[in-house]
Amino acid sequence: MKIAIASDHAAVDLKDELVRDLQEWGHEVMDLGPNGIERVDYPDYGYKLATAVSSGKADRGVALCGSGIGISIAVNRHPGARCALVSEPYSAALAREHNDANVIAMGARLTGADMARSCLKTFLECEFAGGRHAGRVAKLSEPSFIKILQEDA
Ligand SMILES: O=C(CO)[C@H](O)[C@H](O)[C@H](O)COP(=O)(O)O
Repeated sequence: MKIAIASDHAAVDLKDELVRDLQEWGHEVMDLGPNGIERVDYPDYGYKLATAVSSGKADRGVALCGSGIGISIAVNRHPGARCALVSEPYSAALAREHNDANVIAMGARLTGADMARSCLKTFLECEFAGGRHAGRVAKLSEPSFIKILQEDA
C-alpha cells in the first residue's frame, strides 16, 4: 500500500521509526515531514496528510503528535478523512472494521514505539466489515448531514 505519514516536532522520532517499519513491511511511504525537531504546528502537517489521503495519492495515513489529539482533530477537519486516535491494537482493528478509518493517529509522548508499531500493523491488516456499518460511515460524508451540523452550529 501507499502510506502517507506526518507528525509534529513531538513525534519525529516515532515517525522515523514507523517509516522504517512500513518500508520493511513492503509499503511505499510518503513522508510528509517534518524532518527535524524544530517546533512546528500540527494543523499544518495534519492538513497535508488529510489531503494526501483524500486525494487518493495515499491509501492510508499515519498522523502523529505529542498526544495524538491535536493532529487527529486537524485531520478530521478534512471531509474526506476518517482519523482514529488509538493507543492499543483492538481500537486500531475497530477503527478499520467499523469506521473504515483511513488515518490512524497516535501520541508519541503517551504510546511507546512497540505499541505504536503493533497498532499500525493491525490498522493496515484489518479491513472494513461493511454491512450495518456502511450506512453509518456513508452518513459521515453525506452533504445533508454536514448541512445539518453547520445549521445547528
Ligand atoms: O500533542 C500535541 C497536540 O495535541 C502536540 O504534539 C504538542 O506536543 C503539544 O501541543 C505541546 O506543544 P509543545 O510545543 O511541544 O510544548
